[in-house]
Amino acid sequence: MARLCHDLVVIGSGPAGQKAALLAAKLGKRVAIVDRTDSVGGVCIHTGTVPSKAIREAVLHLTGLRERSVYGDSYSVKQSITMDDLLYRCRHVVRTEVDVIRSQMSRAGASMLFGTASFIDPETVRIQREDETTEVKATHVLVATGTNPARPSNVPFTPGIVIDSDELLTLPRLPKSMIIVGGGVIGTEYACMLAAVGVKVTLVEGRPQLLDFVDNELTESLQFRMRDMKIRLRLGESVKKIEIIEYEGKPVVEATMASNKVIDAECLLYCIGRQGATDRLNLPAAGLTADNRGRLKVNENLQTDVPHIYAAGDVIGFPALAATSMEQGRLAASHMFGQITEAQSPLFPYGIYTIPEISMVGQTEQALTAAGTPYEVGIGRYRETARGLLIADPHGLLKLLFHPQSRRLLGVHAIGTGATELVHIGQAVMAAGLPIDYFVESVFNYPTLAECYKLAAMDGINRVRTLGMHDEPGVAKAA
Ligand SMILES: Cc1cc2nc3c(=O)[nH]c(=O)nc-3n(C[C@H](O)[C@H](O)[C@H](O)COP(=O)(O)OP(=O)(O)OC[C@H]3O[C@@H](n4cnc5c(N)ncnc54)[C@H](O)[C@@H]3O)c2cc1C
Ligand SMILES: NC(=O)c1ccc[n+]([C@@H]2O[C@H](COP(=O)([O-])OP(=O)(O)OC[C@H]3O[C@@H](n4cnc5c(N)ncnc54)[C@H](O)[C@@H]3O)[C@@H](O)[C@H]2O)c1
Repeated sequence: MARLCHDLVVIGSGPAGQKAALLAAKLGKRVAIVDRTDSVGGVCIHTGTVPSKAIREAVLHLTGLRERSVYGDSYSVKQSITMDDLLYRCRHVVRTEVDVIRSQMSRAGASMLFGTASFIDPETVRIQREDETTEVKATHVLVATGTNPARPSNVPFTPGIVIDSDELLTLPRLPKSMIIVGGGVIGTEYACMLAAVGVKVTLVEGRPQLLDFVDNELTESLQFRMRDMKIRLRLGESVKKIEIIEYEGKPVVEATMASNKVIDAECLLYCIGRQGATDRLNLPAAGLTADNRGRLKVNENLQTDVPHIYAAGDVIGFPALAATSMEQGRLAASHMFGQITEAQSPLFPYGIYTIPEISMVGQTEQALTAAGTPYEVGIGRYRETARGLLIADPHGLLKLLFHPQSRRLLGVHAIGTGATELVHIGQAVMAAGLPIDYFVESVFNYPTLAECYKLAAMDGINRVRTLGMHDEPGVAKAA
């Protein structure tokens, strides 16, 4: 058995683990990063963010969907699209990303170990790979093990028929019809991609609308667009029973709603949330316990109840995004090795890769209303900009929420092509605490979608003028 000694052992090589390992290694610390799969990258690269976004790009390209408002509804780059067509792009991107991460780790001098990690005691981690055991003693440990799809025991998971989002990537062929249970981010994104390639999708969501954390106006717009893509939305419905039956010699999934409606399809994707991947860690040996969803509790420095053991990324829960996980990994390593750190900025964006994509930063209308904060709205439509016409996205929209007196930006919401990029301009203005006058007074490239910020700001300023509210640039700038 091999025995090693390190300053930091990182368990999990997803975004949180990578950024922590890289920073610590660059600070001259002896670092090992462990993963139970035989590759680096985590859920982000292998089963989550990157594969789903690579499939989305393939869908948009091969269906020609982006071009249809110009060339007509029958336009497509490839007539019959297969699962292999979608995965081709995915394999290429994943291979390249893994190579980049491996190269970064080895250049920084972090060692990569493969096998399942578990605690022997608070300072020692065992790594088991088949018959091979390695023990690593470390002064600091970072748990960055991420999550796995939740798989309740009453759901009859069966390869190719009743599946989770990991298994979707292993389907040999695209089904003709699919029931998706769970209208969270995973369910809604995959519903759009699959419907775009012709799968008959029924999306079942227990709440009265999809993505309840998104601004209601954008959700309504998305739901309209999804229905237009022939997705059947079953909102406010929950599934009480899932059965696999045989019909004309073939397996069919039958889902019974709590309302007693029955729907069937060739395949069912179950995505009602994820579970922290802490079950293999032998947490009691480290003096730790996870909550009922497998998550670890941390303080503002990302330390668990055992101060030299930190946790970061999806395993600590909200917001559970790739970018926030990276930042938590960096902050954890900074804190453990005495670098000056600031608390994680509460101002992070969401990017939801539905078709069309949605992005947001800051407050929604519903949150501001609930908090009793006054606000006004300014809207800029893609179709009113030259770039919006060039890219043929007439439905795209940028919405600014701002304080009516100070005109300080409170929230930015975008739906349409490039929304996930566009939002960052608003994020920077919010972080700087500037009023929306900034957009009117700045010069942006032409033709770009950034022009929507100007249109939205002018629309918003006109509204407060009409209402007779303060319109003194001095007041706005000082706020
Ligand atoms: C389908 C899907 C789509 C997504 N799309 C997006 C998106 O578009 N944008 C976005 O921001 N986020 C997205 N996410 C979320 C994003 O992937 C996660 O937020 C991110 O991967 C979390 O990173 P992490 O560092 O916590 O760990 P993860 O990426 O979850 O990686 C954890 C790693 O730890 C390893 N591990 C677990 N237990 C052990 C153990 N005992 N020993 C050794 N290794 C272990 C696992 O093998 C895994 O490799 C998506 C997720 C899914 C599932
Ligand atoms: N673009 C992105 O940022 C992105 C993309 C995909 C995934 N993710 C991450 O992946 C994680 C998991 O996503 P998810 O979509 O599985 O979970 P989720 O928790 O986001 O959504 C689950 C949904 O299922 C619904 N639901 C629960 N039980 C139900 C039932 N019995 N019947 C019908 N509906 C039911 C819930 O109301 C909820 O809307 C999230 O943390 C998310 O941040 C992020």
